[in-house]
Amino acid sequence: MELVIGHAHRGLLALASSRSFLGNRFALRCVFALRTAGFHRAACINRRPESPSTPLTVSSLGFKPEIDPGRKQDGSFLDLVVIKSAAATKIPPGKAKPFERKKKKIEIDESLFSAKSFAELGLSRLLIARLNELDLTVPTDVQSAAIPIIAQKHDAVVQSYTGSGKTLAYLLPILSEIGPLKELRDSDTALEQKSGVEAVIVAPSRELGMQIVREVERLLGPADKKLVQQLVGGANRSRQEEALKKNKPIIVVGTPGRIAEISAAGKLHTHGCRFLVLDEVDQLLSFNYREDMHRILEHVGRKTGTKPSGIMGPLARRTERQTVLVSATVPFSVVRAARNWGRDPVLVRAKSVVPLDSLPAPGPGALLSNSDTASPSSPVTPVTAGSLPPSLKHYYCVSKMQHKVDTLRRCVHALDANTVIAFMNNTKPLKDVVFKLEARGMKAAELHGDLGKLARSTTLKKFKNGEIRILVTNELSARGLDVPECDLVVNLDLPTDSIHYAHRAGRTGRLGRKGNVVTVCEEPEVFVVKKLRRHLGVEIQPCEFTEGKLTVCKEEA
Ligand SMILES: Nc1ncnc2c1ncn2[C@@H]1O[C@H](COP(=O)(O)OP(=O)(O)OP(=O)(O)O)[C@@H](O)[C@H]1O
Repeated sequence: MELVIGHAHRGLLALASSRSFLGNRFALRCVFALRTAGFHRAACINRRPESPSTPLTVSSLGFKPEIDPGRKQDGSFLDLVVIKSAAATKIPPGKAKPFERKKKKIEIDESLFSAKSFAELGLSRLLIARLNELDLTVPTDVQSAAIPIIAQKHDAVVQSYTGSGKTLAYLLPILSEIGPLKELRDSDTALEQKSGVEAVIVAPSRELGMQIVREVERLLGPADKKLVQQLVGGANRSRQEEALKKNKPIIVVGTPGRIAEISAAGKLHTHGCRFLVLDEVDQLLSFNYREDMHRILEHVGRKTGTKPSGIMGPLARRTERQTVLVSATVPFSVVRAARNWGRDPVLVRAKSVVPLDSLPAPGPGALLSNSDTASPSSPVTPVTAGSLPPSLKHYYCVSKMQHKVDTLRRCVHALDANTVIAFMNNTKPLKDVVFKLEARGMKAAELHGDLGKLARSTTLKKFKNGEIRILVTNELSARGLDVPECDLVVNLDLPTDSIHYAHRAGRTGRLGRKGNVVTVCEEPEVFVVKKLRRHLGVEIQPCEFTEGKLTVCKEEA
């Protein structure tokens, strides 16, 4: 026990010193930290590996790879679309050729789709039919790996690079088990309706929370969309509570603060919950969320492997829950947390499934390499290698502070980018950058946490539908935001570390599309870019923007 508290204290001290930007209020809040020692213990205890295990593969779990008849042997996705439409259009002799759907001019990395069809992954028939209606037929690699694992009730950490489809990787096996699209079993009667929330999905920002809600609504369809309820901060709480009472949702998606708040008020009952998903888990583990996350982990179902006999009173009615942790970047704290919150959890990546207990403990701050080319026997490396889509191109450009906005403008022109996200570290200068861009005739808008809910959602909507060309934002937009058209990310300020770089950069190049990431820095900051390059394991080339073109320069030694 002493050891545990010692760990918690050490963790607190380290955080207190490293997060000075949170100021005195943060230091004061540390006093309350021991209340949540359990939460931190989960992330801080260092367990020794218990059994040396060989990596599992999807096929070793009984899912035989089969070739989709409508699909090329090389797994080409775009060709599949063309083959499908041609097959569906039978032209009677003598009739005019009907309109043919043109091949879309989007370049997609085909390696993402080297997996099976959704139909082969053991999902319910109703869900597969729904996916077909939505034109979703081919799973990405991480979906092929994660869906069978989650369906087999494993606790899991799902790690795959940004934009590789992790949201559906966890949503599909859940919707195959609960709600109107689930597989009806002999034991189920058509009228059987389990009351109460069966899945809780937690995300660190309103925007990401709402994006997940929209994805669930899309899958459920208009008639059943009330079965998912958003519980995000900033929205009207009493309306959310009323909706919980009236609609009896089976899935709730929200931010930690709002979920914990409504749960503490006794308005959200999650003891019967079967699934707990923490999206962007490494961020949710941060100190700011500790109390809310502690409540959620304690009140959502019963963690797997806990004996019901050991739980007294109303908690005895708890259902065993499955915990799924998701992110492109998985520091070792997430592995520790997964080991403590679940039973025999596995690490699922695009092409491998590894029992977490087989991973050795790395040094402080280390991250799991997401690279599937890495040796399975040494999956832990001290870098964020593999958290970025391979289709991205990375550059840096040296510019004086006062010329940065002009460099951004020239960069957008040189790369002919239409949908651009420019990141800065602080909120205050965002407005000024927007003003300067607009003065130069570029449609731009700011997005940050100090704006109201309506302003945030309106700006995002306008950016998504192309009314705004450059979104000037801070870390708020770095996680999970899915704007498939985004073709350029610019760092107007250096990200604080390689994890922040990876999530910012990952807003472009979604699902195998091409994308550029340009970091604009001052001369004395170049060494930081070189360090990021080493940590990320990607080429970040020096460049200039002259005569409307991007020119790669020679790097000074
Ligand atoms: N199998 C699929 N076929 C076609 N489109 C897909 C498929 N899976 C996911 N998508 C789309 O790909 C995009 C990226 O997916 P998603 O947002 O889940 O990525 P992610 O891995 O969670 O990214 P991040 O790490 O940035 O959160 C979304 O627009 C999603 O609708």
